[in-house]
Amino acid sequence: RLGLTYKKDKDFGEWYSEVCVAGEMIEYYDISGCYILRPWTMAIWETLQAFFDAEIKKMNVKNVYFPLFVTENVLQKEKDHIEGFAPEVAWVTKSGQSEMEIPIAIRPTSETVMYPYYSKWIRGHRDLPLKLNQWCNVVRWEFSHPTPFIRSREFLWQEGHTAFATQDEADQEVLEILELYRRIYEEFLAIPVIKGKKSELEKFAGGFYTTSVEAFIPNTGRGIQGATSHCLGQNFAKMFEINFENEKGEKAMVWQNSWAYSTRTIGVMVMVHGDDKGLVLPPKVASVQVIVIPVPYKDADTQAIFDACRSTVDTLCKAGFRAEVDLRDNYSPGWKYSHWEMKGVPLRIEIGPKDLANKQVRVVCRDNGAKMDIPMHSLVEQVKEILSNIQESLFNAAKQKREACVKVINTWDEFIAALNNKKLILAPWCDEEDVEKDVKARTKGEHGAAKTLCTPFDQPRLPEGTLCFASGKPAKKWTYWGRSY
Ligand SMILES: O=C1CCCN[C@@H]1CCCn1cnc2ccccc2c1=O
Repeated sequence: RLGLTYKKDKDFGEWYSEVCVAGEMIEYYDISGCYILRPWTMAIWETLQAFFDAEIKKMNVKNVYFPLFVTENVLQKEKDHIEGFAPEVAWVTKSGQSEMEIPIAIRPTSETVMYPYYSKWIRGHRDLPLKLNQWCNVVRWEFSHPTPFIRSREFLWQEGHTAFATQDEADQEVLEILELYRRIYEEFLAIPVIKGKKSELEKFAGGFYTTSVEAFIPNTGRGIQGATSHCLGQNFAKMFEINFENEKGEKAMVWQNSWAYSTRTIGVMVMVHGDDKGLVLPPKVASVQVIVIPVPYKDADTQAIFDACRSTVDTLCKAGFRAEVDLRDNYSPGWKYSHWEMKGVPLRIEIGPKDLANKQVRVVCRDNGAKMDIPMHSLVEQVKEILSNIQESLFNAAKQKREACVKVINTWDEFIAALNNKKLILAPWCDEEDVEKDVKARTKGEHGAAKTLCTPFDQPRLPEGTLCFASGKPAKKWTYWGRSY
């Protein structure tokens, strides 16, 4: 069948997994929580990777590759790093028929894999800063219901691990990387995100502080962590004895950061932009930006139409666009329209006998369905303009939708009402961890508890005397709260 069975606004969960499969992004695999990433996905991943890799190379970050496997004693090295995560660690216990003496873990993240070697490689201040990154997969054997891209037992990511002589250098890099994550979401995926700091309860337990970019899914009213950039302080330096002799000849511990984004980015894109006709790809990441479809007519000159389609694709490719032609003779134009709409191709060009005669093409935009006739002689400039407008309007539409979901509240009752209305809640908070835990406890339920998402760097004015919505104590900051993935 061609269309989707499920509607986005009616059965979001079913719609999401159907559109990921029908759009040929993934294929389900016979192990729960594992998915096959098909070319339509990998092309997007590679576009984001190309951008981020080039940017971190400008920051003198070097790519490496560390082993997938971690020994138990090394993994257990840091209690509060692993505590809470331990159930998610996957272990190799056998090879062939024989049990292994010591089981070996598959990396869920690579701090414990890498840092013993940071300790070995970093001796003096001239060895700093050490800035390494790896593009790899990680495994976390989660049990909460798996969701393609969003929550999978194996996923692709990059993990950056840097070491500095001073806290200032680390603090600065944390924000530089966070800005790259904002760009990935806002400039490539056309998704608005909020930059902020995680609470003590939500941060990476092994670290010093965590910053993140937070996205929001209006259909479910859930926040989603888009990417994280942690300052680890000297915690791991202490654990793994990563010391150096500073310029005064004193022994000092390094200051470290670690930062990551993953294939989760692609799931957020599907959720935010997809509609009931299928995927909607932002032009910046679409592996096919323009699909050209011939509309032959019974007695019209089909060959001339096909030639016009081919030359249109050539012209667009030479101008730097990612354009393809669908000349398959076993599918009707109508079938092809639905197929490429399902795959979310931003722009369709139809060429029929009338278009040929008038030396024009019919252009159809995937995001809003707009149709235009464009003279062939100005095709390149107009396609450039249209694709740029699509990228911008996708972002603006998502931003408006997200803004409409934000609810500023001051009291507990307003908080609960907003939560039940699937809102992204901005509330004045006393910044006390017990209060945060209490909110979690009081909002426990079938849809999951409310939690802090981040304290935005961009703080609205906090009037003197404003009280915390949950504790009634003097509020210290505005914080985003909500249910989350
Ligand atoms: O986010 C990042 C950025 C990249 C490097 N790692 C940090 C922190 C990872 C936190 N984490 C997340 N899941 C885990 C699962 C099992 C064991 C350990 C962990 C674990 O340490």
